[in-house]
Amino acid sequence: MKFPGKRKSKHYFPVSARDPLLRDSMLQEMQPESEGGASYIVGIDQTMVDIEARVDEHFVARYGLTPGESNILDDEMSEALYQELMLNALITHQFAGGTVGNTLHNYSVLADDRSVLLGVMCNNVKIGDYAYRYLCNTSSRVDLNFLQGVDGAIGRCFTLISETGERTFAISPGKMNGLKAESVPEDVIAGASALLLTSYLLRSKPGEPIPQATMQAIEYAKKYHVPVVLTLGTQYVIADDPQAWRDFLRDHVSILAMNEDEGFALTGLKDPLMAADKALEWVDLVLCTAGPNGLFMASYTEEEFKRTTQHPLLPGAIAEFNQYEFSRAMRRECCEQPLKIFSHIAPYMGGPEKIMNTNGAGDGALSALLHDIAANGFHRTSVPNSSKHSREYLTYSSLAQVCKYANRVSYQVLNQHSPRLTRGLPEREDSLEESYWER
Ligand SMILES: Nc1ncnc2c1ncn2[C@@H]1O[C@H](COP(=O)(O)OP(=O)(O)OP(=O)(O)O)[C@@H](O)[C@H]1O
Ligand SMILES: O=c1[nH]cnc2c1ncn2[C@@H]1O[C@H](CO)[C@@H](O)[C@H]1O
Repeated sequence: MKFPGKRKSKHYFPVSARDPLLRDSMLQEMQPESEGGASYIVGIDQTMVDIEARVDEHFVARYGLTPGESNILDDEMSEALYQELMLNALITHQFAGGTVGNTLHNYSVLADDRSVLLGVMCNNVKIGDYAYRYLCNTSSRVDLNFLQGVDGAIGRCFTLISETGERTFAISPGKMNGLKAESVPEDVIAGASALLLTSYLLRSKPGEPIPQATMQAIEYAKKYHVPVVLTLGTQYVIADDPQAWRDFLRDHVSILAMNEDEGFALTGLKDPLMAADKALEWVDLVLCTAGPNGLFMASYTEEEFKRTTQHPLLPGAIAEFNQYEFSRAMRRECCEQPLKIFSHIAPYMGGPEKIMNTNGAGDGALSALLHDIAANGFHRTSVPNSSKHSREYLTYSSLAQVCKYANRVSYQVLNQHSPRLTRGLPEREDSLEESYWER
């Protein structure tokens, strides 16, 4: 496990506040005793490849697709759409996709550590086909040993970019919803630092088993007190029935990731800070990305152990909302006196000079948050008597620090074409204070 943000160990084990039981040498050697004790993230996805194409303004309408939405196609439409893209040579890129697959891949690249992907894979993979491409474009640190075999194709996600830059997904599902509840391994969920899900998993045709597999995974996560993380798909998936999603969050989820449009669909509140605040009624920790306005985080901490920020206090619908952003996030139920904490950060360096592709920038931010959560699990197993674990925290770092890291990872994704990171963050930032953070 590399520590999040590639900060030097002193950032993670501050010299002045170091636990007296620890010595430098112990920190250097700190490794989990076995793979079984190691910290990892598990997630479920609809296995799919992204097929990206540039299309004219009428294309999306001609196929009856909702712009900006992730639309589901039937077989006939998929074939027609694919043929048109091929005939006119409109396809620009093809890479492994899926919102959870992307996030786990990015987590594994950042942490240089294991994650476990649950989903389907073709029993019969041929060199060059989509399944093969998916496997080739996934980090070797993502454990694919628990995938369930299916006879048929994985999903295809036509990512249609219009002349105005708007992105519309058109999904050809194949057998991507074929994951069965019995293919969800209880012990893998039990040992995880978090279970990652997406709202897309709950939309499928009647009779397809993936929603039951998802509910089975949630049941195991609850049994072993593993935090359930939900990333909202698109605003349209939520807008179909916002109340059902609020109930779902309240009953099953502790960490919510969304962008401001999804936040609006969920809460009816346009301001991402207010949407995040509202969502704390149902969950313990919220990550809300807001495109060029950066990102917000919201959570709870123990009133007695709140830490005051050293950053300027920020104005907003909640005055000076970032006052306690130097506190670490906790589940509300673990606090004797829960205090809400909020943080915000503007895009790293104001955003890249040229954005290659915004696809997956939010997933990138979430992978950074997951890295911080897994680092907490790693540290807890390695140094259980550290004062850092005298209370049950969700994150290793303060909310403000997680914001910085998440934001930095989003920037990296915006700077490249694929939503999947090709490498970790640059080594030069080993001490992040030297570059951006102190400015
Ligand atoms: N136009 C932009 N300029 C600067 N930074 C941006 C811009 N768009 C996105 N970002 C950065 O990327 C982060 C995530 O962006 P965004 O809110 O667009 O994610 P998203 O809509 O969830 O993306 P996806 O669903 O594709 O993963 C933002 O918090 C910000 O740091
Ligand atoms: O229905 C879906 N299920 C799972 N992932 C999806 C779906 N629609 C789009 N994406 C994925 O979302 C990523 C960007 O966040 C894209 O890479 C795309 O593969």
